[in-house]
Amino acid sequence: MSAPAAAEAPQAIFRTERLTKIYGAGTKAEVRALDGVDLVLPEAELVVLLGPSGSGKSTLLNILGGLDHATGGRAWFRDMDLTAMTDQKLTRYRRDHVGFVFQFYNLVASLTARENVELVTDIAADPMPAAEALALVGLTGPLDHFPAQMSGGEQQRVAIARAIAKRPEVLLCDEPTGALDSRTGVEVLAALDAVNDRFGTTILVITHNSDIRRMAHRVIRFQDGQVIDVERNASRISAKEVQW
Ligand SMILES: Nc1ncnc2c1ncn2[C@@H]1O[C@H](COP(=O)(O)OP(=O)(O)OP(=O)(O)O)[C@@H](O)[C@H]1O
Repeated sequence: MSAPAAAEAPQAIFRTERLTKIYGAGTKAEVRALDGVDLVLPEAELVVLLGPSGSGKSTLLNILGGLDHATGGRAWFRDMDLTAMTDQKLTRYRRDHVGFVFQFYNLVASLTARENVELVTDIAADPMPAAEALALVGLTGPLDHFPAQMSGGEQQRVAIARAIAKRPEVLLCDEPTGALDSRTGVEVLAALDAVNDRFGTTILVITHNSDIRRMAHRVIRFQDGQVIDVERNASRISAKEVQW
């Protein structure tokens, strides 16, 4: 009997080998922000990264997103070795493949919701219309409102719409609900879930709300710059069931 077809196994979108980031190497102030991380992340999953403050979550996200360089080990996006890339190539990688969502939405205050998304759709190769990206995150009404006229949850959903409008393969989210109350936080999580479900976008979410782990396909726990546990959820809850 032949072996199961390899094509049926989900492809790894990210892979790391002994990935290391040391700040102040050789000095008294040396910090091992990442200390030999080995990971394989299949595509199309919603992945939650948990761990105490300072355990290395943002450092990993920044290296996978091409915002920062490792000091040792390797990291791949598909077959692209991120750790071997020049800054110029990393910029291109980010532009072509990655969307970012941060805790503070980083919207342009003088532009409307629609215009904030159009900033990206104007320069992307195959963007979705701004209104479509905004509808996907549940924003159909206030497209011509300015950030100051929107709730925190609405602003964060505009930031997600902006990140997904260029149809990235991965969406990297650092504390996307960190500044939100439970009601608006749920709306943001539902938007992320919808993007994962609709487009199969791989989504990595750093959070300090550990209940969000129950929404994830996969949960990665960090401590002291190391991955101490990777767990795949047998079943998942919806965004509105998350406890705050
Ligand atoms: N630019 C820097 N220079 C020196 N040390 C840094 C720098 N950036 C991060 N660190 C250190 O690296 C370690 C990992 O930081 P990182 O931000 O990745 O942790 P984290 O798990 O994301 O924390 P948090 O949950 O608080 O955001 C911490 O000890 C942090 O102080």
